[in-house]
Amino acid sequence: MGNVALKGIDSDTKAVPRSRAFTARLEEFRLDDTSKTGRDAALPRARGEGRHPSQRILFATPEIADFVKVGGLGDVSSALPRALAAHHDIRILMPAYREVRNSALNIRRVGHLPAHAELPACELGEMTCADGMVIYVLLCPELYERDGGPYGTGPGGYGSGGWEDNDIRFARLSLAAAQIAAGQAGLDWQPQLLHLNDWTCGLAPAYLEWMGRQVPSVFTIHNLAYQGLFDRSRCTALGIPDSAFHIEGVEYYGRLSFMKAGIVYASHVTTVSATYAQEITTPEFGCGLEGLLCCKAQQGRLSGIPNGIDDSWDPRTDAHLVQAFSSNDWRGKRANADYVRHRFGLAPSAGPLFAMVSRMVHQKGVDLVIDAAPSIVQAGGQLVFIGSGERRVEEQLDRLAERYPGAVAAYIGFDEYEARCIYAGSDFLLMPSRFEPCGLSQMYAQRFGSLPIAHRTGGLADTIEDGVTGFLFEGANLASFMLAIQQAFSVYHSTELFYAMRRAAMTGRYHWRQSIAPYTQLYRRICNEAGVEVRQAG
Ligand SMILES: Nc1ncnc2c1ncn2[C@@H]1O[C@H](COP(=O)(O)OP(=O)(O)O[C@H]2O[C@H](CO)[C@@H](O)[C@H](O)[C@H]2O)[C@@H](O)[C@H]1O
Repeated sequence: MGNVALKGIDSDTKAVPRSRAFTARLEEFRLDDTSKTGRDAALPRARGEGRHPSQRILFATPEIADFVKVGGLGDVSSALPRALAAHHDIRILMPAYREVRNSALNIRRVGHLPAHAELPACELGEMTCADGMVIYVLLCPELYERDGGPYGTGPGGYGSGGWEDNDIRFARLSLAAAQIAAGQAGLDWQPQLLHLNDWTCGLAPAYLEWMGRQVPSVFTIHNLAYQGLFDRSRCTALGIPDSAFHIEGVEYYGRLSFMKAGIVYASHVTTVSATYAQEITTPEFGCGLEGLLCCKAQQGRLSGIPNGIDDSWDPRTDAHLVQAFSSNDWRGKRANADYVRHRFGLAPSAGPLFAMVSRMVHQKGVDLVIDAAPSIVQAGGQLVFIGSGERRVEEQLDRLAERYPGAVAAYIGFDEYEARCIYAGSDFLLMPSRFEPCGLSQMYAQRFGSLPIAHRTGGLADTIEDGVTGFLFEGANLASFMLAIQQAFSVYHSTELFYAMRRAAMTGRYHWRQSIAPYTQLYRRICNEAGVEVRQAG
């Protein structure tokens, strides 16, 4: 275990970043000014941006935080369609998992989706949320009503421990999107455009192609590392023609790739930050698909549109918190810190509280945090982890907490309430991700006045201002990470600077409203290219 000493942390302020730009930028936040911290004050309101073309869009997703959330995609699927609904007739499609069936919302049967190959026929239900958002749900109990997560029984669900029939389950979801778009579901509503998310929806544009139907589609990559790879022998069961199993189709190194299908057959590919859109065209981040993604980029068919966060993430009003707070008054933040220390068995302390709220997987660099922990503790810091993921990592976290009672706490599990209190109560959020398509945690942390310490990659590079709203370090290795942690300690002990950074972080403009215009322009462009008539919204 690398234990890099943090020498002279208390007195050494040399490590505090003090470039001219940094000083000038932070000067704005030295004294509190509530007009700056009023969130999104300068952002146009959703309906105030003028006239937008309005399209009928079906947004297909495997998870939505209203019912089931494994990670960031659940948040995006809940918030993005709602932000877009002010301008488009957008509806959501997802499987009717047990959590959906058990929800208080009434499900009306509105359509029927025919079988195809070994994909069973199923009913289509419609639910209307309290805010009017319409969600179509795939009613197929044998595929979706199970004890366990949407992707499997394994913690975190994405990777190992996936359901054995995930090929059928998510081919069924993809086919449903295609059938609805093709007008084969018996609905009185037909989308003009599909917006598809991750490998679980990747076959949708391919099915449309094989049906001979031209419906424009956007395929959004939230994480290229999870590709939905299956044995080629499964093609027949999934109704994939032999003629599509080649290098320019669904074939990926001899296997069937749902992710590749989405990239190949969709009209346009997006990912969730500008930096990640560029990174995935390189061998280091492209997961073997960099050649294809490079071609897409050259054709102008790959772009990065950053995620945002929704209005529920406001420390002044969030009912999950022990006490509300704003950048005017840190008492509420301290009350949340006291709660977190008490709740997770940490000792009272005047030192900084570091947090990690994450799926505990290799991507997130949790091993680096585990290696850094002894030095953080030695320097007077405390650490709280909340997350679940790879069993081996969970066990390491438990051992770490046992080794440093009162200084390190690990909560293995998923709990939205505690996660929000941890963002609110912590001083720093650790996010040394090896890659990060966008990342929402660092945006939530900033909004709640917890400064992220993050690897300069993907969306982290795009949403953290180094030395102003957080700390960025180059290269996902322990030495660089420790230097950033050292800077954080120095800033923590320089109270005025620390509060100025907190205020700067809390003003970050990461609202979904920022994403409406780029998505709208993209939808309009691909509809125009496909000859789909778009009406002007009133
Ligand atoms: N134990 C726990 N209890 C409660 N809440 C927990 C939790 N562990 C994590 N969370 C929550 O899960 C979400 C994680 O979202 P991220 O976007 O940061 O990462 P994720 O890798 O899941 O998403 C992927 O998709 C999103 C969406 O596009 C991209 O931002 C990201 O880069 C990509 O890896 C946050 O809402 C966080 O608060």
